[in-house]
Amino acid sequence: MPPRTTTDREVQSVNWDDESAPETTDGPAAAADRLVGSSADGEDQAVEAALRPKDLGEFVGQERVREQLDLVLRAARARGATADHVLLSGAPGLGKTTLSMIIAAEMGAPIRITSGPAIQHAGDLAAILSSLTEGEVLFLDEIHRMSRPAEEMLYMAMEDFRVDVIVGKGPGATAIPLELPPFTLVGATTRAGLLPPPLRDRFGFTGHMEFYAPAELERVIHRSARLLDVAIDAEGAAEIAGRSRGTPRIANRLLRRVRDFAQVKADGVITPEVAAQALEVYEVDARGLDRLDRAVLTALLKLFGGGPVGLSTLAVAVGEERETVEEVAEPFLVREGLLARTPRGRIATPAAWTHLGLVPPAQAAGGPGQQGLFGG
Ligand SMILES: Nc1ncnc2c1ncn2[C@@H]1O[C@H](COP(=O)(O)OP(=O)(O)OP(=O)(O)O)[C@@H](O)[C@H]1O
Ligand SMILES: [Mg+2]
Repeated sequence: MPPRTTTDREVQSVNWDDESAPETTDGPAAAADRLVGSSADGEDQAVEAALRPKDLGEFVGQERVREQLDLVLRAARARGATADHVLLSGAPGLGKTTLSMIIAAEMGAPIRITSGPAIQHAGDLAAILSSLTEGEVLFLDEIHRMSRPAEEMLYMAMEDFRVDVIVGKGPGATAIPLELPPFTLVGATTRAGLLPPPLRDRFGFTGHMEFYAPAELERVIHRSARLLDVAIDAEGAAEIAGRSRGTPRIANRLLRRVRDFAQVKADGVITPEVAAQALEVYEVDARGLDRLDRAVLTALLKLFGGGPVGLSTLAVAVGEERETVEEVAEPFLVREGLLARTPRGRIATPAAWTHLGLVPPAQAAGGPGQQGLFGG
């Protein structure tokens, strides 16, 4: 195909980059240094490489995704073909990056790792795509944060294994088509809902990662303890698992902190008593709530009688930013059924009172108004 001249729209689209690059979605600063925060800090990144399962058999839990993915990969291998594009969605720390590396390993293919925010211009993506080798796995983390022009280039690359490289600027700009070798795109996103449908539809397989059951987290903890050469008994692992908020990354992080405590304050062995004492020191309670979570709940219960109270008022009461309360504390409290967001404001559920060892006021215990709120 001869080079063709781009339309105005394409030329413009190159210049959209800066504007359309999505805002950073990193949580508020207070989220960064939390022991129960779900994103990876520097120490996590260093240790995580060592703790990552290397194949599907070692990957704990996520039965459905694992089984489906196993079929996709086996079939591709049997056909001697490159595996279909895979989208992995789920909360931070559930194993998306790990699974992408496993996909490459299972296919015996090299993996190239990049992320949406790193691709500011379509040209950045073109450079990566054009240097892929046949069968290579391209892992695109935070794919929902890619710029629009790069996204549009990706559509064509995924479907036709072809990109148009735009040379020059303005009316003289020319699109030069470039053939790509077949590759497997593995996209990861914590926000599947933010992906435009045309992009979502181009993945042959989508795996939704769920939060892990306590028993699965126990297996993760035992496995990591073995790799870190830490002695831990079954109840000790259960104690940590129960406080890990359904997230392997948090389980691994709590394990390391409990190990420190066990070394300094005990004989190095993690028993449930040691784990409970250690996590009390680090202010992670039996359900995995930390200081901030408990401050929000305590204010809601003690100052506002369980609500409803507006988010801003609640935030002022705990001395935090609105965003911190909304994005850092609330999602887990809602997931745990301790707090509900209603049109009239935040309300505490009966479980919240029980968890903090408080008695709900009589009228809140079964009043018709409250019932109605929980129902919605
Ligand atoms: N199924 C699992 N079995 C064992 N360990 C796991 C599993 N899933 C995740 N982990 C461990 O949890 C840590 C975090 O996993 P990973 O980096 O893959 O999460 P992620 O979903 O990519 O998170 P993010 O959204 O922040 O990028 C890794 O160190 C990994 O060892
Ligand atoms: Mg990741």
